[in-house]
Amino acid sequence: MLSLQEVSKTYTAQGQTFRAVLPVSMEIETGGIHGIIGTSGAGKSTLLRLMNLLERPDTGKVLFEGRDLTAMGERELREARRSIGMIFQQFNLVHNRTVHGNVASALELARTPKRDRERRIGEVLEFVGLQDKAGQYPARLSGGQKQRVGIARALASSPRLLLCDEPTSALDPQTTEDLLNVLLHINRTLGVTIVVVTHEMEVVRQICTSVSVMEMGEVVDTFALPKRADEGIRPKLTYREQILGTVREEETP
Ligand SMILES: Nc1ncnc2c1ncn2[C@@H]1O[C@H](COP(=O)(O)OP(=O)(O)OP(=O)(O)O)[C@@H](O)[C@H]1O
Repeated sequence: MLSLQEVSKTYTAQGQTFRAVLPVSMEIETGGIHGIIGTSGAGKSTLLRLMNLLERPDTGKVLFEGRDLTAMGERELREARRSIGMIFQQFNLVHNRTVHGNVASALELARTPKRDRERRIGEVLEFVGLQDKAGQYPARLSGGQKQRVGIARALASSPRLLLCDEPTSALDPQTTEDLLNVLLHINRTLGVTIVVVTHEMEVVRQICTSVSVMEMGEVVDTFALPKRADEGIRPKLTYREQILGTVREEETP
């Protein structure tokens, strides 16, 4: 689905150059949830942003469904990007537009015909369970609800790939659990391939089918995760179950 071929990125700031991503090659297979984990500054977010050319690589190629994004002109790239959604740690919502307006803005950017927009906005807001919040402004929403708006916006143009940059880092454990269930639901019911950048091991354990480990700009390990016994959507855990579950895990040598 997505193939990175020797992509690299160097930043220059105040006369200093910094190699954020050394040449990395990676294949993201269709249908899975691929995690990218590593410590702060390892280059995870940069690598993710190279995947949809939010950041242009200095070297290498990015192939999406066999087409070279790095060789495309602006118009062709905009077209291709409709199939690649993205969500962010700080949600990146438009504050002076309502929930409805935020999703609408994605459809405007994607140049979706006006006649199709309302139906699509209704569908995605229902999917993330926010149909009753359509008229609210982001400031009135909780963190979890804001991220759901981010997801609704990313899903609006029916992407086949969803890139997630630390999607749960700004959320409490219970809301994180809810959000991970939403991502699982997107993967399983809509068949959307997901790439998720995180520094949380638990996120990888709970939803990923494969993972790459990054250190100092390099991918140092990539492996598949065994299929979970509970293939369905995870049951919502109570605070008691989460706390006792964690304690037990830590006590086991
Ligand atoms: N626009 C930029 N200009 C200059 N340096 C940058 C820029 N973006 C990232 N960097 C640097 O590149 C390195 C990798 O950053 P990146 O955000 O990709 O790491 P990360 O693994 O996602 O870390 P974190 O988990 O803290 O977000 C860091 O040292 C960072 O300071």
